[in-house]
Amino acid sequence: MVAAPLALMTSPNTFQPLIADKFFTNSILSRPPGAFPERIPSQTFPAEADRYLLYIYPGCPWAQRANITHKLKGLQDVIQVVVLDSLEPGKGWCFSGEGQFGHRRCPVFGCKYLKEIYEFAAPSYDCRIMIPALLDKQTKRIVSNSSGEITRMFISAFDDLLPLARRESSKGSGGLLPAQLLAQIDDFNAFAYDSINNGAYKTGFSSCQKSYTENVTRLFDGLDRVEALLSQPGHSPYLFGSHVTEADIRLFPAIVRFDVVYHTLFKCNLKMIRYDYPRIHAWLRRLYWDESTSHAFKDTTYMQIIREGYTRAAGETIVPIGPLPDVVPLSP
Ligand SMILES: N[C@@H](CCC(=O)N[C@@H](CS)C(=O)NCC(=O)O)C(=O)O
Repeated sequence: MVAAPLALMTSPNTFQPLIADKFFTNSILSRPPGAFPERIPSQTFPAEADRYLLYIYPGCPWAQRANITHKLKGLQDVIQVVVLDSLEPGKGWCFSGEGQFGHRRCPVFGCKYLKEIYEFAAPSYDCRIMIPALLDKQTKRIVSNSSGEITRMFISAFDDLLPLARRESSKGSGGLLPAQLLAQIDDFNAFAYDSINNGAYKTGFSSCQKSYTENVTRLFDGLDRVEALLSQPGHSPYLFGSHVTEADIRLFPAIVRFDVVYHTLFKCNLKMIRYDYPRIHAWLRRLYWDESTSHAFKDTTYMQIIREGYTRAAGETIVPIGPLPDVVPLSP
């Protein structure tokens, strides 16, 4: 299970090889949709407790979406979270046994590398070995390695195993994915993925000036659009009104990283969230600090790991310490 402390230091060598592996660049180009078409619940993958494992890396924004939903829904006793803490050149995600999480091998299968797990759990999969990955211990198959799909499954697929109060069906229009908002949330998610979540990566790893300029412009247009949305009736304090929805969960990991790493290391530097986007900033701080979200957003934000991971991904060795604070308090 993932522990919650935020202030942590990983081994200084943990991410040394990132840039040599062209890790993030390739990830952007090869995020294959639909590699694992089956969902929970289904005949192959029924919703059962202690059957599924979620593999994450605490610095990864895509894994954070799944981790936030896992915590928000209170799935701790239903789905185990296993933390990979290192990336080795040519070998990919692995258990280093160092740092906060400290596994030397997968606590369930005894493997050192995630690719060993993919080899038996997805033998015909031929794309990059990615996290998050949701695995079925019983069939020893990967259910999905898409953060969007995993997040959506976590929202309701295991509800029969949860107390009534935590089920989507008990929440009506206050659920994470209310039926009447589904189409709007899908549209928002598609726009936000392209221009913001993945837009920051496309900006940071642009290989020429033209592509950088296009991507950074699109990214800030996207942020301007979110800022405007949050001023509309029915779109505050959260993106779709008075309750957190899937749209908030999916956007949050990009915004909480924005000032701290994307602004500096990905050259997303036309504006900063904390100074230039008052509504997005208020939205971010509320999600991060407000106790009504059981600290699901704060406790899954491992800022020191984030700073170190992106620094190495950008080919740098000195980890920037600002801006501080990582997230401005609700009442500064
Ligand atoms: N489509 C995936 C993308 C996930 C992704 O890009 N994960 C990165 C880590 S932040 C990864 O595992 N990259 C490994 C690689 O490309 O080799 C999702 O949204 O879940």
